[in-house]
Amino acid sequence: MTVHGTDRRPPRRLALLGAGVMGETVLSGLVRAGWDPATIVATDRRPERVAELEAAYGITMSSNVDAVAGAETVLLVVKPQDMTSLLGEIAPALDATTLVVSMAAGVDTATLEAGLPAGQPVVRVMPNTPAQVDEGMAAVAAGSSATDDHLERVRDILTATGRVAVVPERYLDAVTAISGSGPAYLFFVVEAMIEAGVHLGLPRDTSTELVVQTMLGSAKLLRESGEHPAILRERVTSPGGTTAAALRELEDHKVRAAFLSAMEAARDRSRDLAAAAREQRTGA
Ligand SMILES: NC(=O)C1=CN([C@@H]2O[C@H](COP(=O)(O)OP(=O)(O)OC[C@H]3O[C@@H](n4cnc5c(N)ncnc54)[C@H](O)[C@@H]3O)[C@@H](O)[C@H]2O)C=CC1
Ligand SMILES: O=C(O)[C@@H]1CCC=N1
Repeated sequence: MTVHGTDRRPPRRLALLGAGVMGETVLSGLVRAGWDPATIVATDRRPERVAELEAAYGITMSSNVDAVAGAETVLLVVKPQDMTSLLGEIAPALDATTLVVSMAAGVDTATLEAGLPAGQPVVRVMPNTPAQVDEGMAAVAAGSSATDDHLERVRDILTATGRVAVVPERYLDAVTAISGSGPAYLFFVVEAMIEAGVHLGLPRDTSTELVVQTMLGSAKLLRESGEHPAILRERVTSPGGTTAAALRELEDHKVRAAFLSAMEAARDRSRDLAAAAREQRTGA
């Protein structure tokens, strides 16, 4: 650990505000990746959550204002609806050089910057929950005052738990619809297939094992082969066989179109959340 002069604060001091599902996902990933818990401070407005996380990770829990004072990086992991008031609370306590990173769906960097002192570096991130098993997919976009070094710092935090893509901010509503919400669609498909297996007479645990391993194996095959999914699907689909019979039903039920509509709805909801945050900010 490098200690500069009389400053005995450990390096990489990170304040994580909002330690719910996604906040704990990031926190646990950093601890797994070897970050010193002494360099991380977290907050949550639910006292029972504070006690749980202190016990689980050995990190220090604090108030929002105390946590951000002197922090190198502040991660905001509250719901979009809670963002405006949180920004108002922490803005006076931030150092000018502190990097503020938001993981909230929708809320754009212009809105974040408007709630913070002029020139505060801001980065917006859309992560996902497979980061809990170090298979996360996160996309990041820089605000107007963030530098390549700031993006590198965020990448360093996120690569602890998976892959990171730097994207133009205009893509982030679509990213939210695809990879941010994506795990939920896949769990939904898994759930439906397990129930179908039970309907066909399989014991539930057998059906679950078949479906989960099939999902995992198919994802691995896609990644490792680099083949287009249509090619891999064709290889499973024997002429006049069982797969063709099943896929015909999925097409008849317009499952492909339903996926398109679902993701348009998620993208639109992300835009609505952005508009609501802008309105909260301007008091409209
Ligand atoms: N859950 C997910 O899969 C993903 C969530 N996100 C984003 O992450 C953010 C958090 O989502 P979740 O973790 O799912 O929600 P959550 O409800 O589990 O966690 C939010 C936490 O923030 C705390 N909180 C609220 N206001 C606070 C304040 N002023 N100070 C301190 N703590 C406060 C709440 O007590 C709660 O524990 C959201 O903005 C969401 O859009 C992004 C990608 C994926
Ligand atoms: O459902 C949500 O709004 C959040 C953002 C992406 C995943 N969960």
